[in-house]
Amino acid sequence: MNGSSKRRRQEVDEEDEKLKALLQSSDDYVPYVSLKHRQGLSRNGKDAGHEVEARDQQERTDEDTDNSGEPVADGILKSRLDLDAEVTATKRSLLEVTEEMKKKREHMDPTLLKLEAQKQQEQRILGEANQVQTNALQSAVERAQGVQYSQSLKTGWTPPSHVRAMSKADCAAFRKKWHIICEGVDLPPPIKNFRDMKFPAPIMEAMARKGITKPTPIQVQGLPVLLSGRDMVGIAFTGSGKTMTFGLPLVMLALAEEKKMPLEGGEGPVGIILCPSRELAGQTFEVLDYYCQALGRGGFPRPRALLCIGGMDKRAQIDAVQRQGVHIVVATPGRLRDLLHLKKMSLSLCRYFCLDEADRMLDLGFDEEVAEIMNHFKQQRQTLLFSATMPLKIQDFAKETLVRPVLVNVGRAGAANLDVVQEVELVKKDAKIVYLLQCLQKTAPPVMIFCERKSDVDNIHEYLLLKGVDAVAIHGGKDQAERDEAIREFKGGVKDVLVATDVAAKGLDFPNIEHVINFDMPHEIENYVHRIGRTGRCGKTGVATTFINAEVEQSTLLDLKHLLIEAKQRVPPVLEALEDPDQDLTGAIDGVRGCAFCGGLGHRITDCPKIDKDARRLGSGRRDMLISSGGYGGEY
Ligand SMILES: Nc1ncnc2c1ncn2[C@@H]1O[C@H](COP(=O)(O)OP(=O)(O)OP(=O)(O)O)[C@@H](O)[C@H]1O
Repeated sequence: MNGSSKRRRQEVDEEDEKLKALLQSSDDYVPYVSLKHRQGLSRNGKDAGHEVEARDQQERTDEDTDNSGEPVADGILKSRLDLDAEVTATKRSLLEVTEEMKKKREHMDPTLLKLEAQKQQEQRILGEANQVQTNALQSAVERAQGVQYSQSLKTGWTPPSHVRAMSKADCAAFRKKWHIICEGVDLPPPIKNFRDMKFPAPIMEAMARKGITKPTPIQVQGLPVLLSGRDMVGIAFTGSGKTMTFGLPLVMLALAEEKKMPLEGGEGPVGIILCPSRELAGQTFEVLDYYCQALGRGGFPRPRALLCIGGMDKRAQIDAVQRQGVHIVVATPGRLRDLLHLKKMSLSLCRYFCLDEADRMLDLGFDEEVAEIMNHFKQQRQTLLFSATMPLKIQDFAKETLVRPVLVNVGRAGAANLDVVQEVELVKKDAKIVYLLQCLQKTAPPVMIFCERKSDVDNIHEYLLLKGVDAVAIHGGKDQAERDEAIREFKGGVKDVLVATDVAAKGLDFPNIEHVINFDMPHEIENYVHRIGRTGRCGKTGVATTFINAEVEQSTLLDLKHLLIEAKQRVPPVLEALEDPDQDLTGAIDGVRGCAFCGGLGHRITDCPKIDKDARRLGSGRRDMLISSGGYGGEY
């Protein structure tokens, strides 16, 4: 356990002791009521009221901090404040009120008291964390003018009449059958086939050519929501078809705009998709461009899509906009922000804004870049957040910021894909590289190997080449041409093994990966979920092997253990034997399982290592943190 986790644990224990002491001592304890306070109560006048408030304020400040300057148990603080409030409200003596409260507490189970204290502490931490959360999804003008949109955007799309005729109960039953959780007001109905979603024939044919004939659950509900113009938070496991869910409605919007009034040079985009890595942006661009081309070939106006990422020729990107205008921009935040600053692109027509891997995009480091992009919006837009992992703090933030948002959730946010067999092996640090060769024999290629450090990627790559393995490698330190070539060769089946940092963990869709090897366990469990999600995609199965040893932090191992249990995977003895300090708190408290901040199931927010890390980063200044996180203006 790290230093601040210990401190929090100590706080919870101290809190319990103080609570017990308070309950035990109140038999013979007659609380002191100051003369001023009594006069204040008896006079009941305005000035006296102020005095009481001032005294309360002083007590609150005193009680808020213990000797270490740290906040103490909110539970105790609350009970004292409640006490004062009760005395003031009911005009009963302090002794009477204390007696009554004591009686109530005596009947409470100690576990419940602990849970109550935990709940209050969690709410406080989450509240503080949310204050640091950015205003990344509003423009500065909207914030300054207090602009609040109350209506969703209109698109002109409606479901066919037999779908509209479905009752709310029919829709609910349907969602239940498909394991779709859907929250929000006026929920659009789920639609079980692409035909009823009214996609034009060339798009249907293009999908069929890729073997896409029936929508996946996130598409069944997500596509009608987005085609209706609604803001949405989309959560579904890795490889479940999220790209088409947010991509196709944008192609349809682009088509509608082009039909209404063709774009001219310098105009557009009408929609943006932001991605955390250049490789993911490239892949998403290819998917959208494929459907745009299909429309063109099928006799429809062809929407124009542009890939806008760092490491590519900026001039060519500017020319594409200036020449004919572009409908769709798929971008990493750094390059898009540059073009907007240079006034080479404008968001005055843009009304569709999607963050893919949204939790990552709203994380420290990216959030400021996203916020800068938002400042260029001139009008309301449809906002979409998509990811397989979406901690509660982001969901809460989205609910507050988006306009009449619909949350579509398939499986628990942050759950591992059940089509992946997860194997965890204890491998000593020095034995890892040799064992890696053996591990590669587990399945046929293609195989992906993930490491935290770029230097490890380089070392493993070199070692595998020496051993005659056809391997390529990517990380943020390689130039774009090398990165592109590695991806092309691996995707095309020319190379058997790709060694990578987390730059390749999120969203990349390589066909038929058989095996993912985690040479080390990532610090954040979300990254583990994304890494192993490169296999077992869209109904296929795969294997993931993860090396662990004494170097891995206990809270990360506990998260892993609970993730394995949830996915009904074998838990190795070394994880089984782990002492679980939060065992009695790992169930849901107020409906929240695990950590509300990072989504890990093995700890509560009170022990979250990511909060500590973020706090340290904020302490050292956001700019420093951005620079040390690797350049590229925020992208990997
Ligand atoms: N309805 C469908 N039927 C069959 N295959 C599909 C369908 N929808 C998408 N696919 C395919 O499934 C694969 C995974 O889709 P996609 O990359 O969109 O997953 P994802 O949910 O975005 O995953 P990740 O969380 O890793 O980003 C792609 O190859 C895609 O073409």
